[in-house]
Amino acid sequence: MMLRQGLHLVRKLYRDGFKLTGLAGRQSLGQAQLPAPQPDRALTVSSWPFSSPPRDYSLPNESWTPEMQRLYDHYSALCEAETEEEKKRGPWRRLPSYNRTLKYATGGRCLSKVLQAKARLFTRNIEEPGASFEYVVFLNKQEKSCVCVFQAGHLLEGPPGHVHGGAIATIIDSVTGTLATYLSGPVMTANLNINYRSPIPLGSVVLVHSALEKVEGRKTSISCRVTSSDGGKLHTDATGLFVSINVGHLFGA
Ligand SMILES: CCCCCCCC/C=C\CCCCCCCC(=O)SCCNC(=O)CCNC(=O)[C@H](O)C(C)(C)COP(=O)(O)OP(=O)(O)OC[C@H]1O[C@@H](n2cnc3c(N)ncnc32)[C@H](O)[C@@H]1OP(=O)(O)O
Repeated sequence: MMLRQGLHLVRKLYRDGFKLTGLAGRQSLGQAQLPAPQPDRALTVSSWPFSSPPRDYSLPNESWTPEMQRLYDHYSALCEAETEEEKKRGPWRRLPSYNRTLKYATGGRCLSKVLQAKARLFTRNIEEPGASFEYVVFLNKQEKSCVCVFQAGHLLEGPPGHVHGGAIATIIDSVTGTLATYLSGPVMTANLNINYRSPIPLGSVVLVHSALEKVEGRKTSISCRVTSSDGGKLHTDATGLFVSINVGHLFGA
């Protein structure tokens, strides 16, 4: 029963273009496993499977530094118009971000209801603004790329005063995984290869640039570069391999 409900919700989200999960309309380049997306249809609030409306974590909050806000404003000004009256400004689109994905997609039928209710997206599971991952992703449909403005909070410390390598890997996996999902539909990370070139100071704002390299059958390859906010310093470069899955994979089907 739970499995059926879970699959139904996942399929509905993919069909409706992922508007509520931060993935704006699927344009599958890889193997089609689900019904064709309808990118212009937004999910209505009644489709949201939880009792309260979701909080969009990718909007500015009081913890954002002036640099974070400046970059947010910069890319927002280049975003597509959201209403018909608004003038089109550019090819970018801000992806909203929520701390829950799907009530039943948190690990399959082995999870208890208690665990399902408590499950939270790893990068959004600390409520204190600015404490861990503050980020916003902008997608460029034309270039099949995205940029993430990322402010690393004090709970992400690794070497004294600098960001933990696992936290850097997490944000890279999330950003490249989001781009791969947007381009190819449901995927999972099969391989992530990371070169740490220079340490990232805690509290600083960096840019995580991701771009499509190639799609080969079920495999989507994405490249990634983490730079200082002015682009002058390379902190990290990476490549990610994402394999298209049937969503039943997540439920042990
Ligand atoms: C559906 C998702 C929905 C989520 C909701 C989204 C909401 C969005 C909200 C917020 C965005 C946040 C975004 C976060 C993103 C995070 C993503 C993760 O961290 S995912 C967790 C870590 N990854 C795993 O746990 C995978 C574990 N591995 C597997 O499950 C399998 O190994 C899998 C699916 C990757 C592949 O298994 P096979 O059986 O389906 O396919 P085979 O035949 O093995 O491989 C297919 C092809 O890929 C190559 N391949 C597979 N693994 C490879 C590897 N490690 N290196 C190189 N090639 C590999 C193979 O050689 C094959 O290639 P040839 O077709 O023959 O050319």
